Amino acid sequence: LTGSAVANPNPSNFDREYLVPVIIGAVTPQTINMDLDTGSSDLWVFSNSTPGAQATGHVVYQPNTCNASTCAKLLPGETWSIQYSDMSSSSGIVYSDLVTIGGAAVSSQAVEAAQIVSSSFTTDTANSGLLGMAFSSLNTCRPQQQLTWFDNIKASLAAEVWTANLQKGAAGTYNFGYIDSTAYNSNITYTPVSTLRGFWEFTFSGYQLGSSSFVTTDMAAIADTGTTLLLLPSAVVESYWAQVPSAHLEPSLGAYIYPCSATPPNFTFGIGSYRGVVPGSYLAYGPVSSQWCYGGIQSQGSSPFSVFGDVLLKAQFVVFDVGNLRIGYAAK
Ligand SMILES: CC[C@H](C)[C@H](NC(=O)C[C@H](O)[C@H](CC1CCCCC1)NC(=O)CCNC(=O)[C@H](Cc1ccccc1)NC(=O)N1CCC(N)CC1)C(=O)NCc1cnc(C)nc1N
Repeated sequence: LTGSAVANPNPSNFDREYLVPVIIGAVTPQTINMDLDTGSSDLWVFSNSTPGAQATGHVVYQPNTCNASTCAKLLPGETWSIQYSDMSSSSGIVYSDLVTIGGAAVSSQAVEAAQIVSSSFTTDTANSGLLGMAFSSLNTCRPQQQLTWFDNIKASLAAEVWTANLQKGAAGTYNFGYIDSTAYNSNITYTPVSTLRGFWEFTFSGYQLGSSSFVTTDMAAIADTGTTLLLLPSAVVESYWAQVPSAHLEPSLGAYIYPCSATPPNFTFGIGSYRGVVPGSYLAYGPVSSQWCYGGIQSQGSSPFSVFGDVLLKAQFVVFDVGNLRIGYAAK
């Protein structure tokens, strides 16, 4: 078994997130556009349990709890509640239902129906749910923690692996169960993943800012499709933006902005001897005013790891190798 699904960038805001069509339900299938998120492990959707005012503009999951074995089933007493690093949150109840992504189906997937969503979810009408693809240890369902869609399907797949091939301003692909050797143009460099914190966490071997020399130093990072930007230690971020005249940390935003007339320098990361290059044009996030633009590289703050978010991931072919607990990067 393999699967392949399109990854659509949210068109209205600078690839802020990438959405995947997910089909939920057997008796009355519904296609729901969801944000595939390697930074969390809950599969949750707007639903008929979400108050109308919070669900306006969203596709809502309507579980068909009929009597046949193929119907949705409420999991009695199960609830979930999640907080994200951008301060958004959601919570609700849990059904078991058929969930198909790119042709690959899980018959009894925990589908978490939202009863409450915070305001930033309501306003992001392109996104009607999150598809958690971190490790199941982070799933918030209680009293019985639930498995991610990938953990449920992996034994049926040709290989316990999936890949992300995100594009800048264009549709990309998530493939499940196989590696498309035509999708990248070099060898894949793998490095071990630590699941201790439940994320796709790995060590990178250093970085290069623009045309400066490569800085060799082991650093911790997570690969997070659910974070838009590339978050690095504040000292590195300061050095990076020092290369762009007039770029500065804007206190009111808590973020670096730079003159839109400038093109930011490239960012290169190391994995062993592999060098992954993020073109400067990928690090131009978007305008905050007529002349100032929001930087694609920002501080990781007090986080103990950097966050390789979409601005970096879209420049690479990324292999999430669950079977071997490793992550792979290749140029494309
Ligand atoms: C089971 C929880 C689960 C593991 C959870 N995982 C995450 O938060 C990471 C996950 O990938 C989630 C998934 C999101 C959630 C919101 C909807 C879209 C998907 N990612 C995030 O929270 C970061 C998403 N937000 C973003 O990436 C936004 C998008 C944006 C871009 C440009 C301009 C403005 C906004 N970026 C920012 O907020 N930034 C701009 C501001 C800058 N100073 C930092 C970066 C977690 O760590 N929670 C712990 C947690 C709780 N509370 C807090 C406060 N921090 C936490 N880390």
